[in-house]
Amino acid sequence: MTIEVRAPASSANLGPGFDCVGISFALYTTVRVKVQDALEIVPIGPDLQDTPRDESNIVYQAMLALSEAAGQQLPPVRLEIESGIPLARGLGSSAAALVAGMVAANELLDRPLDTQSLFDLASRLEGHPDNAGASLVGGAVVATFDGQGAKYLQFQLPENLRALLVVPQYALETSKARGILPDTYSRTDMVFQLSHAALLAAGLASGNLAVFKEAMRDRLHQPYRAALVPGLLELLEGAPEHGALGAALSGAGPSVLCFYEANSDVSALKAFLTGVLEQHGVTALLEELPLDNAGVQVSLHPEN
Ligand SMILES: Nc1ncnc2c1ncn2[C@@H]1O[C@H](COP(=O)(O)OP(=O)(O)O)[C@@H](O)[C@H]1O
Ligand SMILES: N[C@@H](CCOP(=O)(O)O)C(=O)O
Repeated sequence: MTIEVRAPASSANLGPGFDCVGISFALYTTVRVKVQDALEIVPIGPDLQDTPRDESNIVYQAMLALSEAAGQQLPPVRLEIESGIPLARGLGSSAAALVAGMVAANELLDRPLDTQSLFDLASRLEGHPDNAGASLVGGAVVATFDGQGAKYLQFQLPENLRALLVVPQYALETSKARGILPDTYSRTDMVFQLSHAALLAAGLASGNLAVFKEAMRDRLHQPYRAALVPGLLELLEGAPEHGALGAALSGAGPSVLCFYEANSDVSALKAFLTGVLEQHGVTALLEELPLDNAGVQVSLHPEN
């Protein structure tokens, strides 16, 4: 029997929802787990060739964390890992890897953890609930997290919402992009942040796309991370003037997320984004990525 688990990519923050708002995308990390006599970890494809083939692999670490939380022993397994999510681009590859590992172990051990416990564990492993939560339950997630447990609401993304992602060729580790943030903020900036995050959550939940341009503005991380992402502020300011509903750094970057309305013409937006990237000497892919409303998926293959 092989257990196959597919966890989607995610975009965290959406501007002001730092560490608390995330959505998921139809790009996937897939893991396949089969019990055998000794542990074997098999990363597949060029993107994963530098990832560990021993117990330190984060997918396996997530499996161990799940078995520990469940109070059960994990049997030795063959673990295959494939990632369609580019690493360290702000698209939640690490969250998807953790979620896939955790859910595969949960399945192997006959589902000792329910969805809330999986959400809590994913948030602890990733350190924040935004992209781990979106990868687990799909759609849009708004969450609080106290370091142990999360309170969250999941809802389906508005039907007429579409996403265009700017995915640069260069990588940016999340730890580096978190290290650049200040420790304190002014009350003025906090009021700005709270009001925009609240408007963003209300806009997502109600499907009112008209507020996104204003609601996706942020003062907590994007102005600081701009030092690590050439052209970021120009992209964010200019995208809504060229047809985007709103734009934000995707997670910790360097990808940029632009929302647009279904059936709208994005050629002017693409031309604008390409022009800014060229000015800054950045090579990037522009990808219209379908949104994912389902979250992690498990399939069982008894014949294998
Ligand atoms: N499928 C995977 N298997 C093993 N390690 C992975 C996998 N996906 C991500 N990682 C690890 O996570 C790192 C990227 O995480 P991070 O810096 O948080 O960026 P992001 O999650 O935005 O892609 C990679 O450099 C790699 O060490
Ligand atoms: N809220 C986190 C999200 C990191 O997402 P990632 O996809 O870049 O790992 C942050 O902004 O640091």
